[in-house]
Amino acid sequence: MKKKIDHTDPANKMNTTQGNGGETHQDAGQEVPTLTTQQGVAIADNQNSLTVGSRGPTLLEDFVLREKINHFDHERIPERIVHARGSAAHGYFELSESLAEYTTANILTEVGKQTPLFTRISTVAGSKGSKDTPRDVRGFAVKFYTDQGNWDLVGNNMPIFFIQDAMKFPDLVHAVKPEPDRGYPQAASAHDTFWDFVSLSPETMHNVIWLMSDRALPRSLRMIEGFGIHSYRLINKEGKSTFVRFHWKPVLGVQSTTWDEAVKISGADPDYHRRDLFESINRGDFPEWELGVQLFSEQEAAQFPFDHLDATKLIPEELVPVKIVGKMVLNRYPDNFFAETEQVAFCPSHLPPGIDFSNDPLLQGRLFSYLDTQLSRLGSPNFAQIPINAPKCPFANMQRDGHMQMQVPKSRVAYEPQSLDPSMPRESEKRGFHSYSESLDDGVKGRVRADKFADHYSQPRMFYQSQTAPEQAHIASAYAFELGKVDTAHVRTRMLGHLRHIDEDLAARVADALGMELPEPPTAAAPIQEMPTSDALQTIGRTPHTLKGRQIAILVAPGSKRSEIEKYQQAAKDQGASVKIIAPGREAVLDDGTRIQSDERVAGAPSAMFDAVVSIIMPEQAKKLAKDSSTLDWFTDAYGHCKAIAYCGATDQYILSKLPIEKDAFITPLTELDNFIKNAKTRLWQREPKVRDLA
Ligand code: HEM
Repeated sequence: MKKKIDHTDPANKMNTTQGNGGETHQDAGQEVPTLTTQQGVAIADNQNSLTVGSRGPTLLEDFVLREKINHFDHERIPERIVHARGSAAHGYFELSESLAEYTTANILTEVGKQTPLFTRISTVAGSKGSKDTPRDVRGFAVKFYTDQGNWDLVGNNMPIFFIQDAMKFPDLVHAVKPEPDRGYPQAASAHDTFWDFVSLSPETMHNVIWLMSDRALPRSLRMIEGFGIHSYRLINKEGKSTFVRFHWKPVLGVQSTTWDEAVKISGADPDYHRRDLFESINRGDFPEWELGVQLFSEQEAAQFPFDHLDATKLIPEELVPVKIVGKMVLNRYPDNFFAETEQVAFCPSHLPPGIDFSNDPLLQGRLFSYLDTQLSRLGSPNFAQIPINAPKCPFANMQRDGHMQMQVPKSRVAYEPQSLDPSMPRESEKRGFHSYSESLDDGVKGRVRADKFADHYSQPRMFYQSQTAPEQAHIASAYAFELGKVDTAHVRTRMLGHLRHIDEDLAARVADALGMELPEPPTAAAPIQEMPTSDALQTIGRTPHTLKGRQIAILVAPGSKRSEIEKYQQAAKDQGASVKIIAPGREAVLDDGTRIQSDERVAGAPSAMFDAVVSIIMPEQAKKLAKDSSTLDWFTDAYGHCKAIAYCGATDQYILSKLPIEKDAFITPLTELDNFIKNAKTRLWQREPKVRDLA
């Protein structure tokens, strides 16, 4: 017997009834689509299986139940072997400067043309269900649906890689993933096997120091750089080749969290970056990057003090400037996470005519790996037909059949050359992809690395010496944290030896923090060069002073002044910031009797999640909140993380004055709105030595 439910919940627009067991039934009626099986048969009851009597056994005949459970049982597919956790968005690329002199790829020659794309940004080591804010490299993969076929630029947020040869990739990944006997740690490099491998592989030193830097702790996915890393070739009409390295420059600048923030955020909101991407796109704050290219000839490359085919080397912008040629805008979040973000399959071997590979041995190995892994991840060679992977330009070939074939090819012909069906596709000498005709006559077959790859310390040294003082402190502290998690003494000692080659002061700081002696450095395979420092490698030094893209939290409580809240909300929004209202509960009645909905409860939204904080509360509430440890942490952490704080009298009297907070120029009363807005555009790094004992 079904009883009618009568209340105003929007769910009850459907004809809602209650079944015998109290279960809710919603009927499609006229307005709502009808639920069906995969075969299109309408389902009468989606709550109960078919049984003999109300308490008897279930019948095998119940095809609705069997189909539903069967599909569910197979919902999961293997996660990516690396870069399993990622978020993505649709968007477009628009060219502003033609590279016609260098390439025939239309996407790089037709100024003003918008090419649709899909970009996925990922962590590397963690599983799909891990967190967004581990210390890790971020993958930065872009699929351009060009009118000459798909181009996948599969890069990272660091311009170099850990290893020089694809042969070492499985070892690197096995070393960083959870240790196989114990199954931990998840999404972390701070363990023995990672440091054992890297300390025995000096080629990793450059990427490792980037991993220890603030670059590995992005504030937002909208605030990371992207790099294609390897040298590629651009090929022009005459068949001439120019080497190119691709760069993505975020319009919001590069911004990072501190390690302490990253740790706290990962507990409070493991989806911090994914949520930020989703919310920013939904409010129309579209993430944007400029595309830059470093162009150089074979002859110029021969003069570099390193080998550009070595993926552990960056090309300093001071040596080859980055030329901006267009921009990417991400303006649509995927409709379905699985169908798009999970099923997208990037591959560095997807290139349109006019772009070609270099002989970088890491790149060459990647060209095999991606299609191979995707075959097992997506289960069929037809994964290129999944909508997110299929080109948006016409495509046709003689590939047939296989699991999950979605196309219904017509014609008796599935081969070529043929003379039976003129409608079938043929090759095109003119429009087709031509590999660069490189002369390789003098090669001797063998497993050998180029001598010029042997210099493993000059660039990490350049990187460290290019950083600002707070960044150097963060790097030293990160090494100390990570090596502090390594139980095997000889691994820690070996690493300290490498650090001496990078920078003696860095090595001494880390050794001191670990309470260890400095060992003799290992023998360097090539002389260490003093390279000029490069400001482009900094993060803090280049962080823009702006509120654009940042987020301000306003703490309110019952009785808070609406006029003050709105003043701060408006001022922040005028500067391009977003605002979240934080309160003890999810709703509160303000001084004017109106009710405000908060975005988060203070207990669930530590101040680490925001760029600056404001507190507008009345004395009675301040007294109550002063007894709540999450509220006290909220203020102590905002101070400890060098952020701007705007406070009301009650906050000052009952909370701030009770905490170990030394008032400085970044802590201002509510009356100083303009000062707060100015302060919130940056961080007071000068405060850091007072609040954190960095290595
Ligand atoms: C410059 C060096 C490298 C960069 C920048 C890089 C970047 C990436 C990125 C961004 C992804 C995630 C793509 C996505 O979002 O779906 C990825 C996945 C992957 N990478 Fe790499 N990678 C590098 C080196 C390598 C090497 C040397 C290998 C193997 C020899 C490799 C094998 C893989 C595999 C198997 C996946 C999973 C692909 C999938 O399941 O779709 N990568 N890589």
